[in-house]
Amino acid sequence: MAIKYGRPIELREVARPGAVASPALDLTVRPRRNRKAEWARRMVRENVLTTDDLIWPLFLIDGSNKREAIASMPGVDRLSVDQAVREADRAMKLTIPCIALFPYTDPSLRDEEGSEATNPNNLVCQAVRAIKKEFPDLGILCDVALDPFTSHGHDGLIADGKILNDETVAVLVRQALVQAEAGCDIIAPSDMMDGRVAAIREGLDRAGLLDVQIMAYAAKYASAFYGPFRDAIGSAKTLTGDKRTYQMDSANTDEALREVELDIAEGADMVMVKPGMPYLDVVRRVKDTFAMPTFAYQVSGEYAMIAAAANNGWLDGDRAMMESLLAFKRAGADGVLSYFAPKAAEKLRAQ
Ligand SMILES: NCc1[nH]cc(CCC(=O)O)c1CC(=O)O
Ligand SMILES: [Mg+2]
Repeated sequence: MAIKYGRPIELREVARPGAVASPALDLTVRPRRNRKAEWARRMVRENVLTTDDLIWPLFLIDGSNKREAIASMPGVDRLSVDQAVREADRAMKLTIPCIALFPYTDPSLRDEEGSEATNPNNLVCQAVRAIKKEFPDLGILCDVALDPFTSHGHDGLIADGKILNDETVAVLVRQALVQAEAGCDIIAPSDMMDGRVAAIREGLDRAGLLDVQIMAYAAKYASAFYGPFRDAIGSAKTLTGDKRTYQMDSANTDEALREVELDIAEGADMVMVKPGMPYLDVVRRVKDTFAMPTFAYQVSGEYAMIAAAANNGWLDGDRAMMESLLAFKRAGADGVLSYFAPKAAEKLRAQ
């Protein structure tokens, strides 16, 4: 007789009405009972995704009444400021708490130093002012890094082919200040320079911007999944080399904990892991270790994979989208930056 969990499995003949006579297993525990109907599944559901969990990244472009498709991100457009204001309206109606802004910078405005980053009237600052004027209650997050503005596409200043950490941090502080002065609520340094969180916090505090939050891209990996984003902001063609001297090695997770610990000590209010889906183990470790508000970025390449497969009819795009977003909640994330945000919010509100 077969033995399972230390007790014999007895086979019984049970006549079930309408069923083919067959031996029933003598099981005390049948996990499927809790999955027998939708109401029962709802009762035992451990994680839920709500619109509060979503941060919606938008791409900006100069001009007016302009929407420009991004080939590698089907369904995502670059938006002129007036169009971004319309999307902000949509975010409000969908009860998405926060949007994130990323500029496409014309090559003529890019230089070695990324000077446009600190122009108080750059595209990002214009968009922040326009959106805040119409929708003061919508959260706005701004990325801090030089890559949308440098001719070489790197996040920092370079000399002799090397990234200058400390000199870069000084520029990032000025970039954060122009964004915060324009009305940005959350400063999100994505550059991975050492010491930038402390320097930005000090700069903000000194300027009296005590309530401006910092969400640190604390564990950000050198990833192939950023490809479509670099198309979107126009730095794919110009990027020389890779970012492996500042972004993390994808083989590491202990190092992620050390990076996160430093950013918290330096004053980060929230921390982020990026990319998302391939790094859910890191999200879980960070959440369990620090119990901080922890976010994940479902990056452009993750979006592109799902969108491309769906457009080919290879998977059910809506279901894959919702499943991928819920996975972040299961891993312990408090929220997720995702290009699916408006679509997912529409689905959540229709339920
Ligand atoms: N430092 C800029 C930045 N901020 C967010 C992303 C990627 C986002 C995405 O792929 O969706 C990047 C790209 C990079 O580091 O090269
Ligand atoms: Mg760091």
